[in-house]
Amino acid sequence: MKLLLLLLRSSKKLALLTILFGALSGAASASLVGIINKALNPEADSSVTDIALPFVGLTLGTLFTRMGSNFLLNMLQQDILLNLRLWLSRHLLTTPLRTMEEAGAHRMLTSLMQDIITLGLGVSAMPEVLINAAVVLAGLCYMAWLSWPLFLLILGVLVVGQILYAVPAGIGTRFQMMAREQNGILFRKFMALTEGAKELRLHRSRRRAYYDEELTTNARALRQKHLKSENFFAIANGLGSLIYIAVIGVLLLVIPRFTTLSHAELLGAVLVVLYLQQPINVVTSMIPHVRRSEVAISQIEKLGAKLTPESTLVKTLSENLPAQETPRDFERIDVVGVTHTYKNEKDNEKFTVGPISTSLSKGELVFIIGGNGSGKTSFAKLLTGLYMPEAGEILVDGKTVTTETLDDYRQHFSAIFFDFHVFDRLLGLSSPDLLEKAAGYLKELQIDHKVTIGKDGKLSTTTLSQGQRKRLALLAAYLEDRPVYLFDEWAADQDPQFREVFYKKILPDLKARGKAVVVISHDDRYFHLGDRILQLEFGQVVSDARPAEKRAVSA
Ligand SMILES: Nc1ncnc2c1ncn2[C@@H]1O[C@H](COP(=O)(O)OP(=O)(O)OP(=O)(O)O)[C@@H](O)[C@H]1O
Repeated sequence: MKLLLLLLRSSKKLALLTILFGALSGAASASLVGIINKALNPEADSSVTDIALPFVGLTLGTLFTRMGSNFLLNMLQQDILLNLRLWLSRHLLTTPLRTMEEAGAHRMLTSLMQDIITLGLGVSAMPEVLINAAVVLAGLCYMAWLSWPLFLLILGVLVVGQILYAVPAGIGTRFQMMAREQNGILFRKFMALTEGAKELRLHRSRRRAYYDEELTTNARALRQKHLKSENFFAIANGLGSLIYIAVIGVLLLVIPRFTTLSHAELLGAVLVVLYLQQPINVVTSMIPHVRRSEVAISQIEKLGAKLTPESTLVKTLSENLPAQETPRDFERIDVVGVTHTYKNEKDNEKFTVGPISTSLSKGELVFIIGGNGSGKTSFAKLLTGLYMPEAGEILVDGKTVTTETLDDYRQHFSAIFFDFHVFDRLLGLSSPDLLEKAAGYLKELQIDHKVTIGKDGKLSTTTLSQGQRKRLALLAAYLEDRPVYLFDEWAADQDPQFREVFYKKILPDLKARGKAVVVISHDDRYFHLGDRILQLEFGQVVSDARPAEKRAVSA
């Protein structure tokens, strides 16, 4: 039902046209039974042309309407898949970062990859389901025209058949839901196969334990659930078909003894039952695909509901944006009592960053320091607007950042987090001298011998060492030319020489250009270069001072 609604919702016109073609095909096909019945009936006085012409006409009619319905449904199917992929992509692009982190990458990837493919299979089963359902319907109409009592008998049998089918099929669907959940777990294990490739290769016992305890156990559990689901559907199909054999037996052996129905009526009924068996089998055998795709729709919907988009972000994907945004300027950003709490549902643990109050001025270089897990990155996410503060506020030149202006506020920042990503093309940048500037920066960052940039802004490669990739990320940040730069342990992967360049040349240059620069760092050799040092411990600011003042306090 969900699938049918989805078809109707995505394009009513196409869906109705498809159903119309399917129904015509069904009617033509059922009329063929009438012709065949007429031809088989010795009492009917019909000439060859009475039979042959309609027979050929109906055969061609069945062929073309079926093909038409299939063509339309193919188009509908591809439209639905396209829309779904884009819908899910839009959700993933516009959901708050924290929601995305909570939902988990594996769940999103399973939905993007698997659910949409499963849904596609269900949609592609729909033409057959619809056409064959139309054949069944038309066959029943013919039966009703032939003989009311026999029509009621066959209808009754169909209802019993459906009930016999529905009970095991319902159990099969439940196992399918469980299999889908299990598949998500297995997908996560597969992801660890690539993410933990080095650790798994270096340690033999770990590799063995991962294979036995994680992969094999979960893959077996998945097999078991799929098997149970398919077996219940097999039972459902078996019981469903059995009923037709039984009804033919009743029609041939029982009915003639107790009724005065004519030979032609009985022959017609047997023909209809035999003729309907195949389309009904097609419909029932397709139902697992349809059910599976309904499970996929539920999962996609569930994920979509979880990934509630930030309302202001949605329109940024459709409204016109300038090719190159004008750089924003500011004098001072004030952070007043902002907090963020991570809640770990499993063990009910909480970690709160803040309340933090501090400020950042144009042309200022601030180091954020503190032990591991003290909340530096979390604070950086609050500062850059990636996390909306749960309490407190951020002000730009005295103006409070609200949910409506949050995305505008983010456009002040170019940030390179420790888990940064480098896109293989310069995206969203279009100044006339972009390529020229990029080539200059590549040279300055000493990676011009490794990477070149094509006319379309495509980077020749991004498969570089971690330190080199960080330099590429810095190249993108340079080209963005935003008023605030944030570096999260950027220099940790640089060689000592380039680390020196970073702290003694790159940072002062940015500062001299009026940029505000925030650097999360453990390199205490360079802290004296900053204007201020903000120290965090356990999510709280323990000191916010000039380097000289800080040294005096430490001494
Ligand atoms: N995605 C997350 N989900 C749940 N808790 C998190 C998450 N990220 C961070 N935390 C919690 O917040 C705390 C601070 O993490 P954060 O990454 O901000 O620290 P950090 O100071 O940047 O650490 P490091 O120097 O190791 O990078 C962690 O100890 C952890 O309890």
